Amino acid sequence: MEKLILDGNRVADSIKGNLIDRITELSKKGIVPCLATILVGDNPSSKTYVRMKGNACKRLGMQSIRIDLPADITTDELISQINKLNHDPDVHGILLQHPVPHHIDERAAFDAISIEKDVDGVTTLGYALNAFGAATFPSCTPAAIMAILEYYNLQVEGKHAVVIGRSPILGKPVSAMLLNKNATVTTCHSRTINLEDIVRLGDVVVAAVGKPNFVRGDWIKPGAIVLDAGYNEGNVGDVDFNECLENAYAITPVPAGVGPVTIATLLKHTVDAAEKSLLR
Ligand SMILES: Nc1nc(=O)c2c([nH]1)NC[C@@H]1CN(c3ccc(C(=O)N[C@@H](CCC(=O)O)C(=O)O)cc3)C=[N+]21
Repeated sequence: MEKLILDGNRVADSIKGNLIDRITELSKKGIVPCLATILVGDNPSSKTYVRMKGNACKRLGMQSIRIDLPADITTDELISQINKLNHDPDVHGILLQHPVPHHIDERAAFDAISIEKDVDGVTTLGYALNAFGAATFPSCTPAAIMAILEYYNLQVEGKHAVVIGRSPILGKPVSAMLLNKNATVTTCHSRTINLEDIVRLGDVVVAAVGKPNFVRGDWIKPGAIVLDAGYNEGNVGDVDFNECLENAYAITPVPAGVGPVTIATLLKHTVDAAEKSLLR
């Protein structure tokens, strides 16, 4: 059987291509979709990701506001910044870059983002609505994974999907989204006993652990679909691509897999939010 290397840039281009006319229509009504990104501290890779998000906005003729806050800011100060953006009518989406420094209550900060502007799908309410299959903004990386499956017409219904990782903006929501598409879902994590043997049962494998090249070739069931949501230092995924390519039917590379689709999804959600703001 022919192998499929899932091209994230192609999927991202198709998502972004659909946005151009919508952005033009909005501009006729005097609206420029605007994403505000908040970075706390100066983690170099976080800086890179935030810059990429801002640049992606610019390229499509969208607005972006970047807010850089010192690493020693308090949770309350961060929340008051978020509240300002909540009340700014020119801001349609708010992204607080994860992770924030340890002394900050990240959950409280995420939950300060108003649901209308939660284009990154990080709030407790957004997570819950998404888990119930409601029309809300899901977190961008899980949505990107689903968009790749859809673009390539890869069905998950009835299949066993094994998700490695249970983080609130990746493993948990993608597990719920796969379940909503009628997959049979197993969510593995750091306490899972015999993780490799469980991955071997996966018709679909989603890696979201944050450990470089963690998933090995002999863990992959022949014919499986492998999605690598890892973003480790040096642009290395969670999946050993060359090894896993052997058994996989379809697989995302890193870079140029899930990453660019995540950013395209964020832009799409911001345009969606700008359109919805007109209806209020
Ligand atoms: N609140 C929040 N939301 C996020 O969505 C979020 C976050 N925090 N924290 C960090 C992770 C990481 N992340 C990436 C997005 C795109 C690429 C990406 O496009 N990478 C390129 C390569 C990057 C490069 O060229 O340097 C690629 O895979 O082809 C990577 C990583 C979003 N994240």
